[in-house]
Amino acid sequence: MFTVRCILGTSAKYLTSLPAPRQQIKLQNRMSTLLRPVAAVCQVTATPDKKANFSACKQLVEEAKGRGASMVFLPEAFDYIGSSREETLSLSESLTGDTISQYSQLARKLEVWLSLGGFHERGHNWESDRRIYNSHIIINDKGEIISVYRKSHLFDVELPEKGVSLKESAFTIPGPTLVSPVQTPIGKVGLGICYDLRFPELSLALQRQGADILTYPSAFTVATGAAHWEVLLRARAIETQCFVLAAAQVGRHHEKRSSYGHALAVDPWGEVLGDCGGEKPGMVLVEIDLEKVSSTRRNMPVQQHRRNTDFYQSLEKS
Ligand SMILES: O=C(O)CNC(=O)[C@H](CS)NC(=O)CCC(=O)C(=O)O
Repeated sequence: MFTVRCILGTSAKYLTSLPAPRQQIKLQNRMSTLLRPVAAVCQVTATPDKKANFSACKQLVEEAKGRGASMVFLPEAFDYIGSSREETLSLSESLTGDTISQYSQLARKLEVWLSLGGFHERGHNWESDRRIYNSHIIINDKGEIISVYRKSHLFDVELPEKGVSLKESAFTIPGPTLVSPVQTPIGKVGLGICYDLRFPELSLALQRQGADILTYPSAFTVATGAAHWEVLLRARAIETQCFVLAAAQVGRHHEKRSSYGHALAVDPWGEVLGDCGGEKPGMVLVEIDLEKVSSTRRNMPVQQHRRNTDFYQSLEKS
C-alpha cells in the first residue's frame, strides 16, 4: 500500500477543457502560485538483467511524468544488482556508456529531471585495478549530466546473527569529496547514497551549503532496514530541517540478496509524506513546498543555535 499525493492530474485535465484562452491564462497564473513542484520517489527490484531493469525504470519515469512529476528519483543500483562480485564488476560502465546515454535520452524526451541513485561506474584506472565507484548522477530535463556524487562511506558490515555480510570496499573506490547541492525544479538537492545516511556530518554539511532536500537512494538490507531505515531518514530530516527523499530497492534481486524497500519521502518536520511499502516496485508522488523548509527553520532555528565546531571539540582538547 502506498500513499499518493498529487493534485496535478485533475487540475491539468480541467485546464485543457476550458474554452476561452484568456480565462485559461488567468487560471494558469493562479494555479502556478497554488501548485508546488512534484517529486516522484521510486522503488524497483533490480536484477542482474540490465535491459529488464532499464525497461522497468523507464516505465516508472514515464508514469511519474504523466502524473505531473518534474523530478524522478531512482534508487542505488537502479542499473543492476549483480549476483557475484565478478558479475557486478563486469556489468559496470563509464558515464559515457550505453546505460547513462539511454537515461539521458529519456530525460530529454520526457523533459524531466532524474536522480539516478547509484550507478556502477568504472573507476579511472579500471584497466589496471578493476574497481568501480558507486555514483549518484543528476540529469536535467535536457538530458545533460549536472552532477556526479560518488558514495563516500562504504558498507563493510558483518552481522552474523542477521545474515548480513557485505564488503563494498572490496570492489568500490570511496568517493573523494562531497558535492554542492544542485539547483533543480523542486529545490536545492543535496546528494548522498544509502549507507551515507548513517553519517549526520554529511547531511549537515549539505544543509550548510544550502540544501532544501536531501536524497538517500538506497538498497538497504532487510535486517538493517527493519531496524533503522525510517528512524534514520526522519532523524536526518529533523536535524537538517530538509525534505528527505529516499528511493529504494525492494524484494528479491537474486537467490542471495533481498532489499527492504519502503522508499520514503519525509518533510522538514519529520513527517512521513509517502511510503512505498516493503512488497513491490512503485512510487510515491509528493509536492515539495519550500515554504515548509523556511517556516520550520524560522520557527525553530536550530542551525542558528548550533555552537561552533570548537565548542563540540572542547572535550577532546581538555
Ligand atoms: O552492491 C551493489 O550493487 C549496490 N550497492 C549496495 O547495495 C550497497 C553496498 S553493498 N548497500 C548498502 O550500502 C546497504 C546499506 C545498509 O543496508 C545499511 O546501512 O544498513
